[in-house]
Amino acid sequence: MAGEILIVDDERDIRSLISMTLEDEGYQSKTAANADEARNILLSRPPVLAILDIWMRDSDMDGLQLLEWTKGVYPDLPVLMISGHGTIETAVQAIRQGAYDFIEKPFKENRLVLMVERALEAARLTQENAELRTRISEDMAPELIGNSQAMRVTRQAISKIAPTASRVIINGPGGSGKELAARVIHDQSQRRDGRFVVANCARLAPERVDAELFGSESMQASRRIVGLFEQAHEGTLYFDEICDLPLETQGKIVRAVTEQRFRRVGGNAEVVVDVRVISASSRDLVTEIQAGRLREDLYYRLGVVSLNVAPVSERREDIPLMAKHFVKKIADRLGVAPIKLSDEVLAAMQGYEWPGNVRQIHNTIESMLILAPPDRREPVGLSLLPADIQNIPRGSSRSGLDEMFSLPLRNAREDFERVYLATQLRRFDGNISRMANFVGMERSALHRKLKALNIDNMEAAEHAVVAHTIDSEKGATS
Ligand SMILES: Nc1ncnc2c1ncn2[C@@H]1O[C@H](COP(=O)(O)OP(=O)(O)OP(=O)(O)O)[C@@H](O)[C@H]1O
Repeated sequence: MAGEILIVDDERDIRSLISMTLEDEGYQSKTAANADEARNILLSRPPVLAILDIWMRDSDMDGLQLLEWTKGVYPDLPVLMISGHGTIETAVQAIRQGAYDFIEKPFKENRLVLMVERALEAARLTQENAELRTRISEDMAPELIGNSQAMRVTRQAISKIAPTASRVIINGPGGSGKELAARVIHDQSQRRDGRFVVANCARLAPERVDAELFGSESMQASRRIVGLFEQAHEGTLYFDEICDLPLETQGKIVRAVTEQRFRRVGGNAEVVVDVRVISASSRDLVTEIQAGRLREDLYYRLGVVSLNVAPVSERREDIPLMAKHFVKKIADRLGVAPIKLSDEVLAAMQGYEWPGNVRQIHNTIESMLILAPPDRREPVGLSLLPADIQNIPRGSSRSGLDEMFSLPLRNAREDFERVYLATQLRRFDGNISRMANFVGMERSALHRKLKALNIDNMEAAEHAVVAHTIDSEKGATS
């Protein structure tokens, strides 16, 4: 298995007996004769398990103190204590302090192996549970929903990038799915059994950012921090909004990423890690470099491969798929009955701009699920949508109607048809066959109609909808 077992005992014979027994079973081990040596090893690379003798000569800490120190630095590291004759009570005390179990000297080799296996299995389950809880609470099943051309291109790129060890920079507006894309990359890589650790650069306080990333060493256990780089060992570290990091820290990351080693704040020992870095930004990175907010060398180190995630407004046809996906997923999480989304609601959602992208769709669906009436057999109507999303298609707005009433039928009909068809053209992303199907016209007749109304391309359709919106808003305020 990956990782080492640390054996701390002042008796050389016991150290080598344990070490040989474990190595015969396929484990790797490291040994220390006293607490000082043990701390150095623990700080240079966390082991997967520590076995500590309770009584140690020539050591500045006994086993119990070393246990307390170790748990302060690595709270989740499983620890087995070795108790000698007359130290059983102390061993029981050790379990209260967080040791997994203890073994009494002299011990049988197979009993030791059994305990090691159990301790490692328990630690693995604890970690898995914690990760499962995080996933559920963060609502982050690593699956990118959508069938648009843009989403297909993103998914294809991910399937090529994921199995490589390359560092990736993901660019896209806020809420468009950059973190989800990074999770999918991690999930499809050989590191999937390692952790996916998020460094939220905008939220790291500048005075603590180095300690948070690289960890800190202090004689006071309570002030030690295991850094995010170390937490992501054998996994993936995701930098959200990389340009928000102080420039000095960016410089340290260049080295850590290139050499896969660094020093903790206040420490001298080099820590060696194996971490894949994926970074993300919602800003234009070239502009950020020119403005001096992103180091060019960091950009080239991190951006070996770039991946773009398109805004929702460029892949409107994904909206119904995503909306339906969120209905199911969020209803399950909230423990409420799902709702059915009417065609009207889906059309309004497809006509809206979604400045907050997928996150906004997610939140809109969550609010609809909470506000919908208890009887959910019928599809929900427009009234459940926030007002600004309901306003599209705009032809139905009151001021728009008032304006149409002031026109002769022929002009009013033409106005309505133009806005209606332009909205549908945007909704179906210019796909005439699907649009014809929906509006109930022959494909060729629809073509002729669009041409006659001067909206036979996306740009003209966009223009017609925007012009109408402005007219309606003027009407509403006059
Ligand atoms: N294609 C998609 N399919 C399903 N869910 C998605 C998709 N894209 C994004 N989401 C969901 O939308 C929400 C926002 O996505 P995410 O956090 O990945 O966006 P982001 O671009 O990293 O945002 P920010 O820039 O604000 O950090 C999450 O709940 C995510 O699971």
